[in-house]
Amino acid sequence: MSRCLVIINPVSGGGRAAQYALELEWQLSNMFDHMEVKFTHGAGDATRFAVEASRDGFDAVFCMGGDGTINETVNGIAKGGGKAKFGFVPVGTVNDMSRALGIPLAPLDAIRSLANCEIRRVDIGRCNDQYFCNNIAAGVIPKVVEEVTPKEKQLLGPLAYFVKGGQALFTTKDYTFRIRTEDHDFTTRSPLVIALLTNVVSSFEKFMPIASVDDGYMRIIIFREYFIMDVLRILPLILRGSIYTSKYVTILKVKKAHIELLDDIELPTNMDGNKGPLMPVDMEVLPGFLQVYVPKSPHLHPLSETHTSAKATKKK
Ligand SMILES: Nc1ncnc2c1ncn2[C@@H]1O[C@H](COP(=O)(O)OP(=O)(O)OP(=O)(O)O)[C@@H](O)[C@H]1O
Repeated sequence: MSRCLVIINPVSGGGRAAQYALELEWQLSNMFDHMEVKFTHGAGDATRFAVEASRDGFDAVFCMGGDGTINETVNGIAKGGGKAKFGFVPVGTVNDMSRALGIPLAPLDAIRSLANCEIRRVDIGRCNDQYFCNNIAAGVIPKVVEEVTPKEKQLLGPLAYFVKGGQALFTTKDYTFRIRTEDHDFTTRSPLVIALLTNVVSSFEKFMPIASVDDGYMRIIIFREYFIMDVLRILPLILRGSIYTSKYVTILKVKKAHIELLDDIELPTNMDGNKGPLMPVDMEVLPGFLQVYVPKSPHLHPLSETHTSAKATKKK
């Protein structure tokens, strides 16, 4: 008997999730013999629910929420042994994972796409004792982005992050990082360091066009120290998809990295849009760890090489 758990964050995306719950339940009832639905009440619930379901042998865990809920659910699947397959419906503000995986951004379309889906094996990353699907970022921008309020998100959508991030760029400062990877060990000053598994950051789908969710690598992106006027040059490069070849960043393509902060301050990281671990961080890619339901023939990045594996579990 196939079983799935559905985790719904009722506050994601300004509370939009509840209105799609019935549609999602109906869709999943066509795919699984048994389904349970759980609503989160606060931070940590999605992880706890997903751990319990994974350990209990559920075939799949779905969630409906933003990138924060996705991160929590994936943490639960990984901590619960990693066998349960993962599916999600994006109702957040930014929805980087939908963009990276070609899952429709409109919740109803994402739900309906489950009728014609397949399983794709996707890399995730381990960072200290947690897991991430998209990125870990350290610097001024991640710090202020965390301060975006639900009200601002509701009013401005992804623009809320953009406005806060923009403000941060004008007050930005550099930190001293020591970065160690398989091939490097150096100290550098930078306002922003990002460890990225996919092509997307903060809804910029062309941020790292050479990366894909299943290439087995993460990119460490180290922004160089810049003058305030450089901001006006950096933004068009990000929008055009050519920041990664510009003089403003150093990119390391790695499987493991250890990053520590040499300044005598506490610098929190941001992990998939949630508050992440404090520095130092020890990271590694877990290639193909997560089995994700994605639409058949998704809009893959043209440079992506692989995307398919087993068929989705269907009720017989
Ligand atoms: N019932 C709840 N009430 C308040 N917060 C909750 C509840 N359930 C979960 N949370 C917290 O909500 C946080 C944000 O969720 P999520 O990122 O999924 O949505 P979002 O903030 O709307 O989207 P985005 O990250 O794209 O802006 C999560 O970190 C989670 O811990």
